[in-house]
Amino acid sequence: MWRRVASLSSSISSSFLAQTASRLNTWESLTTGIAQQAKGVIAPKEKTPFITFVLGGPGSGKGTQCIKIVETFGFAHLSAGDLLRREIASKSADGAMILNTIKEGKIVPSQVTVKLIQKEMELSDNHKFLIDGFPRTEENRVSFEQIIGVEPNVVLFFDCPEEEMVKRVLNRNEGRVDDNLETIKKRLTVFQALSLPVINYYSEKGKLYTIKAIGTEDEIFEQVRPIFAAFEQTVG
Ligand SMILES: Nc1ncnc2c1ncn2[C@@H]1O[C@H](COP(=O)(O)OP(=O)(O)O)[C@@H](O)[C@H]1O
Ligand SMILES: Nc1ccn([C@H]2C[C@H](O)[C@@H](COP(=O)(O)OP(=O)(O)O)O2)c(=O)n1
Ligand SMILES: [Mg+2]
Repeated sequence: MWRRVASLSSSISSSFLAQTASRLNTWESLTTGIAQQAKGVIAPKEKTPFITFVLGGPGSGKGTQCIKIVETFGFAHLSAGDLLRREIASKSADGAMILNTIKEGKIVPSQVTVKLIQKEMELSDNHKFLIDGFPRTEENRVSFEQIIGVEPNVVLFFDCPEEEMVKRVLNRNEGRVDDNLETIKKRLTVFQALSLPVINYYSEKGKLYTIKAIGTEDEIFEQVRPIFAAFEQTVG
């Protein structure tokens, strides 16, 4: 668990420590672990984190394939959509705004989503993360880099024809407020306009793995498996 250490050096004033701790984000605590540990501010995790962003249009099969990756490769699955739906269900201060945004097929302000992801990462004992449905915009991407302070190791893109995505979403049957034709049409427009640039960004960085997301779930997973198998030795 990435947590701030309670016992702090008495030789350093508490206001200085409070300022320092607030400036340090979780990732810095990890990547500069030794330096921070010497200051006694933050406890680092033992292993270097491995981050996978899982991208694709609505209904492209991201969540379905994430379950298989978790089972086979032991990642922690953080679904941005699930975290936002949990906020709605918990009737938090942002709940109503999030609900309206999702119904409209729009994207929740990045600050809100990144904070939820950050909290989950801090609470996790795992060092391998699948971040599903994020980043969906350039603003999401930049906000993650600024707040968490790292870039992904791998970006998966589930490339699926629109017709198939619409069919799947309308058959999803999970009682979601956004699984209707009106919202899905808006979501597809948002995907084209705001999410494709993020996918192109990672393609140019050489981090993108494109999966042809048609066929059975098992057939699709056979395209996913070798990507993670190749990293298994180094990731642990
Ligand atoms: N390869 C597939 N073929 C047909 N249906 C699928 C396939 N993969 C997932 N589904 C179904 O399509 C719907 C959307 O899948 P989901 O994993 O929720 O996609 P996403 O998270 O990308 O929106 C779900 O009902 C799921 O069971
Ligand atoms: N990064 C994100 C992820 C999801 N959301 C909101 C807007 C999305 O339409 C909904 C649902 O996202 P989710 O990833 O669960 O959707 P799909 O699994 O792709 O159908 O949540 C967001 O605002 N920002
Ligand atoms: Mg999903």
